[in-house]
Amino acid sequence: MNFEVSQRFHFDAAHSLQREIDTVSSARIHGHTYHAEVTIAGTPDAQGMVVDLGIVRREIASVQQQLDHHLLDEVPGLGPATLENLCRFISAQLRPRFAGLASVSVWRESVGDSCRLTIS
Ligand SMILES: Nc1nc2c(c(=O)[nH]1)N=C([C@H](O)[C@H](O)COP(=O)(O)OP(=O)(O)OP(=O)(O)O)CN2
Ligand SMILES: [Zn+2]
Repeated sequence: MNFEVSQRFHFDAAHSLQREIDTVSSARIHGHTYHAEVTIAGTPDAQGMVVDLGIVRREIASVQQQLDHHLLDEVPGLGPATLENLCRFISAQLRPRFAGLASVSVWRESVGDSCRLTIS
């Protein structure tokens, strides 16, 4: 049987963005609270776990530290601080640790937008 387990976390960060619309306000440095969810798929082991979510939380903490209270424009390897690039950045950090990483989602409640990267 295939199961999916998920862990959510959040981070507060600043960014600027070059866009074709809302150019002035987007280009100005401003902040958001970002929410993220990491999903790992698999079959439960003898302990009944796809993966121990405590281990997932430990690995997430190291990604979170690279983003929380940072200016995302300056985070190495992120690129333009879009939801898409945040999903890619988080998945690139976690994929080597979790072979069953199935998806990474990032969203902003205040804006009502979201992005989900599914990993095959
Ligand atoms: N495909 C994408 N499109 C857009 C993204 C994105 O990440 N991927 N991001 C943005 C903007 O960052 C987003 O709309 C937020 O707008 P922003 O100007 O940063 O903030 P607001 O003033 O709209 O929201 P508040 O949080 O209420 O200040 C656009 N497109
Ligand atoms: Zn923004």
